[in-house]
Amino acid sequence: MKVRIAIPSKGRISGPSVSLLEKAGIGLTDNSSRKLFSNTFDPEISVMFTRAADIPVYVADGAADIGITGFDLTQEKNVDVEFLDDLKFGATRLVVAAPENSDFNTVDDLKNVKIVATEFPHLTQKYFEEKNINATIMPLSGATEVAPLIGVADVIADLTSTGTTLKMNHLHEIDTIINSSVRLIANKESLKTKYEKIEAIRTGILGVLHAERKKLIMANVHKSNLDDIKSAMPGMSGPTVSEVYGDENMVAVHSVISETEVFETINKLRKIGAKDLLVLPIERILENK
Ligand SMILES: Nc1ncnc2c1ncn2[C@@H]1O[C@H](COP(=O)(O)OP(=O)(O)OP(=O)(O)O)[C@@H](O)[C@H]1O
Ligand SMILES: O=P(O)(O)OC[C@H]1O[C@H](OP(=O)(O)OP(=O)(O)O)[C@H](O)[C@@H]1O
Ligand SMILES: [Mg+2]
Repeated sequence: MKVRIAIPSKGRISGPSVSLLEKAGIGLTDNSSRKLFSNTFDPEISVMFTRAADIPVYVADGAADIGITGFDLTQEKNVDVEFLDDLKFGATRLVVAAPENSDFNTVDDLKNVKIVATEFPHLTQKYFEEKNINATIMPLSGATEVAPLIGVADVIADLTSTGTTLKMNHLHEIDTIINSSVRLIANKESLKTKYEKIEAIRTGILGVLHAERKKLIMANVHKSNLDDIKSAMPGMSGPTVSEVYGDENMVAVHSVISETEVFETINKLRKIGAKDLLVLPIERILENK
């Protein structure tokens, strides 16, 4: 049964989405920038490239079975989809921001807002309605930061992550409307009819996320040092020990450790007399069922 995945065709979450699929073993056979569809290494999985903002709607309608897009966009479109996993990239916040030297400094000041410019009219309307503020929403399709500067809006509701864009445009943050990161979403019906295939894709993707910031460390050590080695090597379930052919006094050990522990572990292993040390990247870690 064929599964179609919708991924962003451009913008900052497009590249990471393609690379996540590739690392999960679902490499694209045709990734030229103008293509709307691509097959993958798996004949039962195809990819559809669309605007990130349209992915929630395509997945809700079943035009795609699953999709990779921002949580913010799923909430803006207010769609009925299944949220499978937080893919831990594209972390951002939709915030209300005002010019630095304006009368809008605190959440309380927002009651005087007349016009809000935003690419997120639905979420912004909801936010102001919940606060009983009768503001007019001005929908824009980009560069909202300019609206207060040219006098067409009092405040804006826009995405921020590092805060650089707000600062550059002399705007300051007043409140957060919603926190977002990139999610794997699924069509509710597809999740029932294509459950196994969708689960297999999830397993591949989660394997990549688990492997992030992890390294495989390998070394040869003298058998008499094995106890010390065990305590020096934090592993998923302790180090794996195997025979070294041609030298019965030596054993090979390997273990998965966090990137942050590599430096310390190598130093400890060297002190214990470990030889032929290797630190290797890991592509995927698949959980035991
Ligand atoms: N500054 C940011 N930091 C982290 N994630 C962000 C940031 N800006 C946007 N995102 C995430 O990426 C999604 C898509 O935004 P992006 O600006 O890349 O695409 P877009 O605006 O649809 O593209 P374009 O306007 O170029 O067609 C957002 O909805 C949000 O989830
Ligand atoms: O807090 P910062 O790290 O500065 O990020 C915020 C900016 O990122 C997004 O735009 P993007 O860079 O995706 O460009 P776009 O306006 O073309 O969509 C968003 O619309 C902000 O303008
Ligand atoms: Mg953008």
